[in-house]
Amino acid sequence: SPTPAKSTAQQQASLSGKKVLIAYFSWSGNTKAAAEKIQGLTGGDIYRIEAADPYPGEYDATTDRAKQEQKDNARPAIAGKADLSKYDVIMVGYPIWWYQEPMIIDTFLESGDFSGKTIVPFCTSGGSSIDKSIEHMKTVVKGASFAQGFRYDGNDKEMNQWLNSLGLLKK
Ligand SMILES: Cc1cc2nc3c(=O)[nH]c(=O)nc-3n(C[C@H](O)[C@H](O)[C@H](O)COP(=O)(O)O)c2cc1C
Repeated sequence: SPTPAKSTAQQQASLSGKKVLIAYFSWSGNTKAAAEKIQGLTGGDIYRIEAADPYPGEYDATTDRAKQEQKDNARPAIAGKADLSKYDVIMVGYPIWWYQEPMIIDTFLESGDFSGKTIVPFCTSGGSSIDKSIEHMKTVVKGASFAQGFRYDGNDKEMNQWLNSLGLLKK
């Protein structure tokens, strides 16, 4: 007889006790705040992804650059490099830019060895969902599995429930 599919709960319980890195990019601070809350709740390590050529301070100039980078399928360089080797779970946080992840997130996903690791996406946005970004990131990163993603809109209770469902709340 066929093996029953694992329940969502069984799959998600597997992240409990794993070593967690929270890697995030943030232009105006919202995703930074979300990442810091997640750090407090999970006890993971935190790493800020920063552009080697920083984005402008002005909104219009930043949206123009972001749009062009997406059109070009660019991989903007990252300042520095994270050591992913000691982590099993990489939480990847970003603002939604033009309906998907900023291209620098794709640079990050191509800059290290994610094989055998679990990526847990989270975002902030003005209203756009996280779904399109996750579909796109799955085409970029090789050999990793993706856990349930989350869009943080200021609802701490939902954030708590999401982390709890993944087994990531610190004991
Ligand atoms: C370049 C750019 C593009 C954006 N595109 C979108 C978008 O497509 N959909 C959306 O809901 N919000 C969009 N926003 C709003 C941001 O996703 C939102 O303000 C987010 O919380 C910013 O996160 P941060 O403070 O970590 O940079 C955009 C903002 C910028 C600067």
